Amino acid sequence: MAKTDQTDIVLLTLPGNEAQAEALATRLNCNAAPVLLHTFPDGETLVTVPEGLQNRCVILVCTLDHPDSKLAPLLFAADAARELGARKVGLVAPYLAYMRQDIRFAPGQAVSSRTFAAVLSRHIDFLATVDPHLHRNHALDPLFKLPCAAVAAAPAIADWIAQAVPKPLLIGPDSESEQWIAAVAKRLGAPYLVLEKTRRGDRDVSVSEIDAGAWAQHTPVLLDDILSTARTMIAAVQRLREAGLAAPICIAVHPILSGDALPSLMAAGAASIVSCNTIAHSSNAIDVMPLIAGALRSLCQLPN
Ligand SMILES: O=P(O)(O)OC[C@H]1O[C@H](OP(=O)(O)OP(=O)(O)O)[C@H](O)[C@@H]1O
Repeated sequence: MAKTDQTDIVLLTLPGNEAQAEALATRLNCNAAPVLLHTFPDGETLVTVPEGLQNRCVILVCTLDHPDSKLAPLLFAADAARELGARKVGLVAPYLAYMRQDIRFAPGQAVSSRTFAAVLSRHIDFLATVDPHLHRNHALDPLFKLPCAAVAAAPAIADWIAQAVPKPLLIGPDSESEQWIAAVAKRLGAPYLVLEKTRRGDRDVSVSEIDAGAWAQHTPVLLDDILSTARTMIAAVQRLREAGLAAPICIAVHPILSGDALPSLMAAGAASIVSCNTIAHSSNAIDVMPLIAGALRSLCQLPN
């Protein structure tokens, strides 16, 4: 199969993803152009993609927090690009939505992750994302019927901690977080603890107690994939403070930070809140775009 020429790629940027798309364009030595959206008085969206897509490998850049309003324009853009001659249409969604609704937790519920993945799979040829929440599915492959790259943010997080945090103690708020905590701790050569979480509702979360024991001289670093209401992180911060540990640095891969999450987490006793730039937010301090660019090089068969 012929290798892809780097200039053959064009990034199409959905609104709100400009910084990420520019960073990727620089890394991939290609152009990024905006997808224009116009909302009609009836609430429908008109999507306009740029000219010159014939025989190009088009990569849409659209993180998928608050996904319901983003999905229709994204699908319209993907189909428009293909109809206007794109040879391939891929998607970079640094945050991939709906992965938490991966089973029917109660009778009658939709298994949204399955439908969401099936819909996207019908419109795109490949997908790159960062640490998708695969608690029970474990991999993207069975969900998405296309080539996928699930980039691990752990190396970037570990590198940030190494230069910013003296004597870190990594703490994960639930068993699901152990995969990220262990990877970051290993790269740092740092100790880690994993708590047990009980979720009773959207904003009703508790975590197990901590035995502060040997850790009084360490800087606690709480790390989780998603920070949405922050109730998980808040419960963990409270346990740390009860145990007499220092105020923790809270790190999230995906800073959704709904509603009052940010001030509530600070009020609970976080020392600071730091995130990866999978979703544009003032807490972004850890750049995962180089890792995504690397994944795109593989997916698009570009030379390193
Ligand atoms: O900021 P919050 O609103 O607390 O949401 C974030 C938490 O939710 C997710 O896990 P979840 O509780 O959905 O559990 P799961 O791993 O069983 O899907 C995620 O891994 C975080 O721990």
